[in-house]
Amino acid sequence: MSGQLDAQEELLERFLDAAARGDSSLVSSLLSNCPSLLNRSGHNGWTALMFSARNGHGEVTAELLKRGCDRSALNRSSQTAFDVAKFWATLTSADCCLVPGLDSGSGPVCAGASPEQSHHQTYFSAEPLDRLSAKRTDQDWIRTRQKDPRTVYLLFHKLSPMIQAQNPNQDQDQNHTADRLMQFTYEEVKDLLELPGSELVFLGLERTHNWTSDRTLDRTTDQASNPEPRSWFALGSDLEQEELLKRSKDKNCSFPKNHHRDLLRLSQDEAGLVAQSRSVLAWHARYSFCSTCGGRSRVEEAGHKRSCENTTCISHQGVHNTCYPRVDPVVIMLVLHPDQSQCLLGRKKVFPPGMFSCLAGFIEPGECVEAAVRREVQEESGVLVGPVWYVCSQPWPMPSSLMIGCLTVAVTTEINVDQDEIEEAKWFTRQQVVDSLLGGSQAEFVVPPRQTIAHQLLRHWTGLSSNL
Ligand SMILES: NC(=O)C1=CN([C@@H]2O[C@H](COP(=O)(O)OP(=O)(O)OC[C@H]3O[C@@H](n4cnc5c(N)ncnc54)[C@H](OP(=O)(O)O)[C@@H]3O)[C@@H](O)[C@H]2O)C=CC1
Ligand SMILES: [Mg+2]
Ligand SMILES: [Mg+2]
Ligand SMILES: [Mg+2]
Ligand SMILES: [Zn+2]
Repeated sequence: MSGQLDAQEELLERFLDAAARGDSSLVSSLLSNCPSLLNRSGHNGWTALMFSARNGHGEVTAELLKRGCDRSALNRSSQTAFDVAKFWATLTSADCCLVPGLDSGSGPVCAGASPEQSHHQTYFSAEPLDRLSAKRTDQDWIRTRQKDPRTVYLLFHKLSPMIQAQNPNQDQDQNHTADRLMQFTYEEVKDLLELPGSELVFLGLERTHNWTSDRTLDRTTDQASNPEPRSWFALGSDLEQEELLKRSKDKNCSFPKNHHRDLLRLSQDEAGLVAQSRSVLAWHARYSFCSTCGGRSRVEEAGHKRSCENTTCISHQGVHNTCYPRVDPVVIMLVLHPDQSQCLLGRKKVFPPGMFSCLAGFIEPGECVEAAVRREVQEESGVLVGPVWYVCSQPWPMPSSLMIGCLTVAVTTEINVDQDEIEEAKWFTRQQVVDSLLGGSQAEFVVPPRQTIAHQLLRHWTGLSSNL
């Protein structure tokens, strides 16, 4: 028995060694004889993909991915193969597909993106459509697109998109188990377009590469006769929910109520569409009158502008930011201890039990990102910070924040919490963060969901650490 075990361990060692050396023919033949080697790990939880990525062997990496190996596997330092490649700067263009959660080669998110772009792809930030902002003023073109039978309408009720729920017990990392946005045609919604209280927003045109929604096949067969890509619109209606739900033949449809939870269950592409739609529709709902003179305003530019109907209003002169949808910048920062082995996290009263997250706050007028980071950290925790580095950003459509994710290093360590905003703030060790990211039952705290930029900042920090 032990001889058999030794033989298996020896085989695993040969396999991992072949991946580390970039011997793609040996990797292939070992896998053909023993497919179960694919996701097995050796010392410190390192898989073949991690070894291959560590040494920049694009051919082996491609072979392992082709055979469906797990890109999101973590080693004992909580690093994916992508983190490892990033740390050792061995990332090649072939490694774009190492990014966990991306559908290799098929989705707009991955296709054509450089590793650097993919690296910081946050939930809600996918851009599956070409927004074509220059076309928004071309009313004839927009009207033609509206009536095109292939045009897709997403239906919103009180800023909630109609979705088709999938089995919540299934693994949400897989695109095919994500909740789906319901898609409607012009014929199915044209009566709503005429009703007062409806808002229509042109979202854009599909890009020419693959679209990962359930209508992919329709579109492919369609394309020979219809070379122009399909247009997408968001339609907000204030009719009763039941009235709108009747339009769907699918019984499983609903308008989610808990946006902070339910809107995190979409695919990357659909989350990007919701971010754009929801922010613009929320602006229409809250800014229906001119905020300069209080007069009536008129929707223009295919739902992307509101102009005051009062011709003498000063909002018609000079540069005015009242006519366009607003975006509120927010800094969110992972504060590192001066010895860089711990980080500072806080919890708000409204967080689920045990959850701690990065500190965050709205940027104030006349303030730069660095100053906002220093001020918010000091206000909320009493800690003073020095240098600030930008990491990545995330649109957060609740209703229209832009989260600007940063790392910063503290120059003081004593915590003095502002109880109005934060219930508790604590220093956590890197190991505690790794344990929480791994989701073990012994974890000291609960990390925010992987769709949040707070989660990504924590993962970024553990990936940067040199425990490799
Ligand atoms: N994606 C992610 O990972 C995370 C996202 N966030 C989001 O970041 C945003 C900001 O974080 P938060 O800690 O609340 O910010 P702050 O620390 O700045 O505190 C928010 C409070 O400041 C006041 N305030 C000041 N300026 C504004 C403004 N322009 N818009 C709204 N309120 C303002 C409000 O007070 P009052 O209500 O009394 O008027 C508000 O409750 C939130 O929308 C939150 O949802 C936060 C953490 C993680
Ligand atoms: Mg604050
Ligand atoms: Mg805050
Ligand atoms: Mg604030
Ligand atoms: Zn006005």
